[in-house]
Amino acid sequence: MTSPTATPGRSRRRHDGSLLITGISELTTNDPVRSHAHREAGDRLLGIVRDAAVVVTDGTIEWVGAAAEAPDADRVLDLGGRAVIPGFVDSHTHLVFAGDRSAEFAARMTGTPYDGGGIAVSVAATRAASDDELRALVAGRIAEMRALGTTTVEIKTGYGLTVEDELRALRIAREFTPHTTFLGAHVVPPEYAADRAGYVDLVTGPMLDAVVAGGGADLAAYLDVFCEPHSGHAFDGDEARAILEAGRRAGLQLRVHGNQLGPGPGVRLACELGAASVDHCTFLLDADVEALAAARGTTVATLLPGVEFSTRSPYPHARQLIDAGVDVALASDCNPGTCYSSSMPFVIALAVGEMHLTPAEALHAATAVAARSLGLDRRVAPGRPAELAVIDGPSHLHLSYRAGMPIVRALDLGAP
Ligand SMILES: N=CN[C@@H](CCC(=O)O)C(=O)O
Ligand SMILES: [Zn+2]
Repeated sequence: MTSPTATPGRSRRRHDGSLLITGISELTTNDPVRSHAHREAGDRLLGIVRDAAVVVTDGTIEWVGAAAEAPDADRVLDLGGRAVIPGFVDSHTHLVFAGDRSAEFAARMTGTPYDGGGIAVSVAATRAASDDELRALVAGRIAEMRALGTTTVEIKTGYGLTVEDELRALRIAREFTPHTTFLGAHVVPPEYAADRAGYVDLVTGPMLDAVVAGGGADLAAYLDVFCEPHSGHAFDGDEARAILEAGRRAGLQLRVHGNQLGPGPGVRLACELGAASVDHCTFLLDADVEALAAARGTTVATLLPGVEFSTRSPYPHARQLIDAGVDVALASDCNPGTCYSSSMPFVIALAVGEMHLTPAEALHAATAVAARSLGLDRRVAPGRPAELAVIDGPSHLHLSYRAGMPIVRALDLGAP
């Protein structure tokens, strides 16, 4: 591996702003058309091309193949033997929040269980923050994510929980991503503690109406609910069904926080209602796994192992899910309570080390499958957006092999 260098193309026959990225030791394309070249399952899954090159013009991939066969381009970026992967798709985050809950984390590490009660602390801090403060916090978090290879992010609300504060969070989130999710049904806020039904009415009525009137799918592509078996801070199966059905009637697609704190109705409800994703899946019964397997192609099971790490909880049975044919994605769940880390390399290292995914399965889950849960196609192929990340190492194995090292970053394809 040598230092990456950018130089003008040798013959400079083209003047179309094209960029030839070469010196790629291993390219993960996620493209099945590249799979037939491989006997090894991981290489097949990832559509690996070795000694590869990519030509990009105006942010779109134009050509992918062996470096020896690459066409000429305006400029050349020689990565000196590094691996290139599709940028990570972080399909579950709660980036719009203010305040600090590190003391709650410390208490958990000495035995206090997580029950969602701390969400009210973040709600109070977020309501008290100005728009500019929240905007700056989100911008800083997005910059941290890009620095670790994430190029696509979903952002949920859920720390406003009034009509105005939820709309504000959605508008701020929308400045950073089109993949926004309305999570007014995160918890019942303190002012409604004695009137749960009143809060469900607010979410399914005036709050949802305001979201739709404020821009519909342009403001929120999805509606999400934190569903747990007993109505503590979160929403039980009946409440969650009412909220999800209202969201669906309003034209939003669905996502669900399900089976995080114990076995419960969230996973089966998500599958029944055709949600795009059900996230956490920490405590599953066989019937949940069967429902997820039957919902393959519609409902993705998004695992968030940073949460199990940060809450000292058991890890989900990812191997059982994959072996049952379930679509499994990985995401960070970056939030102030259960996982204040947006590091997808960390998530991948946990998935490999603690949940027994192969490195290839973990990378595929953090790119191709997470993308699918957002209705996106994360192949490195002609015509696709050039959302790439580069690893300071010769292969994707280094993501988990060199856990904790800052070796992956989003590839900035701006003009030199
Ligand atoms: N479980 C629900 N929501 C978040 C945690 C929110 C918080 O504790 O602030 C999650 O995905 O884990
Ligand atoms: Zn979450």
